Amino acid sequence: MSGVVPVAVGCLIRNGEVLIGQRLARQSFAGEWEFPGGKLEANETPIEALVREFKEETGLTTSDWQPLISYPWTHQLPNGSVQVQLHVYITEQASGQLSAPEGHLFAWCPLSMLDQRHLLRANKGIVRALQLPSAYMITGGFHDQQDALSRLEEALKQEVKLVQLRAKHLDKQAYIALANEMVKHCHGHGAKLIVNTSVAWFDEMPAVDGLQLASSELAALTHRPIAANKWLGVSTHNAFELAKATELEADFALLSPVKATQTHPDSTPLGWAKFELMTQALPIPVYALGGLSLDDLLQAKATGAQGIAAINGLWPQAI
Ligand SMILES: Nc1nc2c([nH]c(=O)n2[C@@H]2O[C@H](COP(=O)(O)OP(=O)(O)OP(=O)(O)O)[C@@H](O)[C@H]2O)c(=O)[nH]1
Repeated sequence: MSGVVPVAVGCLIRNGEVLIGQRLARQSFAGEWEFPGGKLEANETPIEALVREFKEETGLTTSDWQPLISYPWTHQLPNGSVQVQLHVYITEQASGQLSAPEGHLFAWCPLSMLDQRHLLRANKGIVRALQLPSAYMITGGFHDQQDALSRLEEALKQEVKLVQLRAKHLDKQAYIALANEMVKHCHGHGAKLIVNTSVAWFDEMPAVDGLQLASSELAALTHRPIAANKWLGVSTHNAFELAKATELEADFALLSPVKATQTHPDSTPLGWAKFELMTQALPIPVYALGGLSLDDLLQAKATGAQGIAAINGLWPQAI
């Protein structure tokens, strides 16, 4: 087959769990798990295809589908390769009784357990897009450890669910001590802590949830530097670094600066059009960063971003 095959993929959420189905014996990748959906028929939009596929595969009538992520993927099959464009949507709206007219096995899977299921490899970007929140807070200025923890608590009370500890002025001992305290607060609120440090320090903070890799560290790496059960975020500023993030099997990327920002006054802002162009073919979620706040969230999502990342826009200024 030649050309790119457009595919609609649907994530139906119910009580924090997503519906997954097992691929049939007659299909490629038989036995692996996926989200219901399928190839678009002639003249169908992705949403029309989803409504039809859900009815056919699950018996459910679905509505209110919202875009989650979209990316190309090349599947290697015994008789050659197939390139698909995955148009992924999410909804909580379904009526009717779950059934299996085509013989699929279905399961409701908590989002945090998706990594334990044998899902199609192509679906890792979908899984991360489901698990990651729409706001990623990066720590800004603080006076001492107690002040940092007070500001963090304030942010966690405002429902921040993903935190990056960025504290370039701290030495190794002080940084690790703060990270070890912060992670307890984050976990107490159901949030995750990502550390912005060198790879060398990462192993000394076993409780933290992931590593944010600086763009300056990318050139030296040829493979993913941390275990698969931790999240790897990669900071990028151009197409080359974004491609490197994919090569390193990052879980998500940051692309900056989208707007002018006080923290990096000499950088030229990309703007939303360029952000969209640079990220649309990436198989991982990308946060927009640089001069942004929650007021920019709708614009970010409309541009295909996972959401916004921010220091000034999210880190509490004074307690
Ligand atoms: N339904 C669905 N398809 C997916 C997902 N992820 C993903 O890469 N795909 C790919 O998108 C295509 C969907 O095609 P389909 O469901 O209409 O047909 P199929 O799997 O029987 O086709 P195939 O066996 O020829 O691959 C397949 O190539 C499938 O591997 C997913 O989560 N759900």
